[in-house]
Amino acid sequence: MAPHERFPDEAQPTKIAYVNGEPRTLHLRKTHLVVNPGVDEAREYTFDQDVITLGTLEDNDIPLDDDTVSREHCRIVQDGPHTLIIDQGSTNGTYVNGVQVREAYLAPGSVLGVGNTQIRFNPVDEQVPITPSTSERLGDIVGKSVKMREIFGIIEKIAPTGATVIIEGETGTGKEVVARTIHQLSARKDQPFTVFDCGAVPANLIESELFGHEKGSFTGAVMTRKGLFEMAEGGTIFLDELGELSLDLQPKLLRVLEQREVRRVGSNKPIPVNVRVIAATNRSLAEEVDAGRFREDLFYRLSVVRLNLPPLRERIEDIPLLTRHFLSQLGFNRDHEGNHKVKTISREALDVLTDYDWPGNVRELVNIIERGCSFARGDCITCEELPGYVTGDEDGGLMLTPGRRDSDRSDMADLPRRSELNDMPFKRAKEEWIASFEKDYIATLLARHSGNISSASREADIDRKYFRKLMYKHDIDIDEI
Ligand SMILES: Nc1ncnc2c1ncn2[C@@H]1O[C@H](COP(=O)(O)OP(=O)(O)OP(=O)(O)O)[C@@H](O)[C@H]1O
Repeated sequence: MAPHERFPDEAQPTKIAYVNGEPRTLHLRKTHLVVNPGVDEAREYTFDQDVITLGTLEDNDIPLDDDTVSREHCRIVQDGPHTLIIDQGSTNGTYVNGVQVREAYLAPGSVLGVGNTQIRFNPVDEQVPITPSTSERLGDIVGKSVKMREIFGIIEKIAPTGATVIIEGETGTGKEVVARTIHQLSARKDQPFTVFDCGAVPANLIESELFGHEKGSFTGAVMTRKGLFEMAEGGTIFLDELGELSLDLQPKLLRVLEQREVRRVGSNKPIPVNVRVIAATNRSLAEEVDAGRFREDLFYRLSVVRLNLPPLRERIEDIPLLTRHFLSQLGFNRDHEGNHKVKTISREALDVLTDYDWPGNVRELVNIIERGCSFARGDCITCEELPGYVTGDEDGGLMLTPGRRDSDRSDMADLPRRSELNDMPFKRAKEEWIASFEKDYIATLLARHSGNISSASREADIDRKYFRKLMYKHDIDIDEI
């Protein structure tokens, strides 16, 4: 058994069941609690979250109006396939079937004693069939391929639950747009959606960014500051590039997920937080666990629902729809009066786009459409406005960025020679050409901006995250620059 299979899949309470690689059923573990069963005014609750808090304070999930109950009396926690009750140092204690406990596993039908209040516990396993959605759009996501419509089907079901979600997929496949849509379709939609890129912040600052710090807790901490978890209260936090989170910070994130509280750097005081976590990674976290770079318990805790976004090359039928979506929705295709500059794309240009390999996925498609809009002479993008590395036309391939033409070649001394490329198979030549162009372009821009990634990516007019990814891909070390 691989280390990350400590909780085998069948035992996971909330999970997606696959048949022949296709998602078929969503199992949703819910907790059903009846407060004071057997009396007229019994109250019933059903929860789909991992932690349920009980006590007299109003912000508990089950607020209890009972003098014998403490303010934060106890909590019920999902522990893998099991459910655990944990007393929080209450004055009058927590009981399971009449026996006082500090921590105990619950069985279906267990009766909990919390002060004078009795609560009956019952887990419910709801099974919902997953069928591809009939819609070609969900929130901000568009797609007509079966794979994307299956993902829509899953999102529709899991978005309203509190379930933690992990989204896996190559760079630029739409992980953030999926996370944002899950948030929009949840009860948290009016609360903040906060994005944190674990790979973009220096390791020594991540803890204070996420959890906050007390004044004087480290050099430079001139005042007390809330972390993102506190600021995202009631909303969703999207942890991008989670695979980059260092091993020493992983237990701290686990604590937030298990106990729903944070401790600021320099303080021992726990601060309760109510935030849904959605994480994304373009590495396989299961492989990271096997390699010892990612904690198995955190992986398990996070992967309540795992979504795998397919690369664009595996869903080329989405390309025409995505292209039309970008032409109609994105700001780059509007003139100063707000009208669309380009109305359409030619059949031939669409054919070229569907034949291309898409290493940069949907983000690369966005960039190519944007470029097409700025070059288009009329109201239609034709093959002439597509970059040469996409059309396979080498002369066009020299004009890789708007305004940069063959005559600029002197800047590109490191690019492979045309004669060398001509001796290679087409696919390899194309890859070599793009790789050396990207490396040269990124390094040159970084040098011009003295290593400042934000201003270099602004000049390149590409996303900072994508810029950083290209640096990583080509091993460009900022210190050497
Ligand atoms: N299915 C989709 N429908 C509409 N827009 C999409 C879709 N997929 C991606 N996009 C757009 O493509 C761009 C890249 O998507 P996004 O940033 O969500 O990718 P990502 O997987 O999070 O990237 P990274 O791995 O770099 O963090 C964004 O402009 C996004 O709006």
